[in-house]
Amino acid sequence: MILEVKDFNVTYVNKHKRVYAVKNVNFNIDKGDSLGLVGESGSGKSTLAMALLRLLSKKSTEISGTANFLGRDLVNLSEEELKEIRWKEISVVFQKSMNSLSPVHRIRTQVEDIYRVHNPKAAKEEIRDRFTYLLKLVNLSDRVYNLYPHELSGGMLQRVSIAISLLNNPKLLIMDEATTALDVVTQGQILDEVVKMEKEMDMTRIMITHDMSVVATSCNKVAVMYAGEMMEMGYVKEVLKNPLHPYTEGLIASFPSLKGKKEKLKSIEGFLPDLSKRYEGCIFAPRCSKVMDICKKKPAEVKMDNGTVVRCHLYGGETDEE
Ligand SMILES: Nc1ncnc2c1ncn2[C@@H]1O[C@H](COP(=O)(O)OP(=O)(O)OP(=O)(O)O)[C@@H](O)[C@H]1O
Repeated sequence: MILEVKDFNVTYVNKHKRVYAVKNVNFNIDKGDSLGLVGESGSGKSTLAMALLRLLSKKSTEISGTANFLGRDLVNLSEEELKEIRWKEISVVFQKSMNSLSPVHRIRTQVEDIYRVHNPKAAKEEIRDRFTYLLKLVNLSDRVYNLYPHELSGGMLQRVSIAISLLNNPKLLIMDEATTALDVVTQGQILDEVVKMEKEMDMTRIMITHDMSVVATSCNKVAVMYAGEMMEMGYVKEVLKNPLHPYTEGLIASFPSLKGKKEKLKSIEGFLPDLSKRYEGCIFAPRCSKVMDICKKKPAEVKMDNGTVVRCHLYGGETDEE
């Protein structure tokens, strides 16, 4: 196991209110897994990833629980220890990562700086060779190495950011909508290459996305979040074929057919609840078409025979009152 997250909570705190953005989340990722993290906008996916990477401001967030990454609890690591881990062991690409490239330095200079954080004595040629390989992977010509960011398009820069995230062979790569803004062909190519490469390098990936087809084609596991809670997690081939939670079912139905058939999209009635309030019972109950009396009590996680873990009274299990 590479990452084991237990009882994980993230709360944004400001003068006027508290926002419970991630609540009691549990999940494990094995080495080599590619986990798609899905859920509608505002369900807490980015907050979860940012909190695991400790990129949220300490002043305005409270984090509790544990996140054991290869024997170290990410929640309690010092800044120094985190620096050791970032880029080299855990790397992240956001949708807007390209904006963090410096406009006044050539790509080459920035790549050299990042590479040398963990390999201070690396020669220029070694770095160039490694990066040229990565540029090819994201479908860019090696001439990009000597250019300035303003000489590239947004999509090209985002591909440079993805290549940079792979520079130090991270053990865990987190992609937060990293390919969303790219055209479908480029996105497909990059994901194919990343999948191939992670097999070679034994890399593990968490992929935050709105796009179920991305999960279907590039992940082996999927975790479904709703209003800060993990509703269902399991193998992609099980969950997409046989979703257990009514929310997962709704989410899958609201995507265009994965086979490309044009069907009218269904949407899930209702809205995400206000996360600054605490709720009793199942958080999805007010929108659920299968709601029952018992849903006034919080469902516990139920582990099914096919490996899926689901939080729903339809599958029995105890209640999990806080
Ligand atoms: N700095 C903040 N202060 C207070 N609340 C916040 C802050 N950032 C995010 N939130 C709230 O936390 C919740 C989870 O947001 P988050 O961005 O993690 O969701 P998401 O699932 O990643 O959404 P999206 O898919 O739109 O990126 C939302 O209700 C959001 O309004």
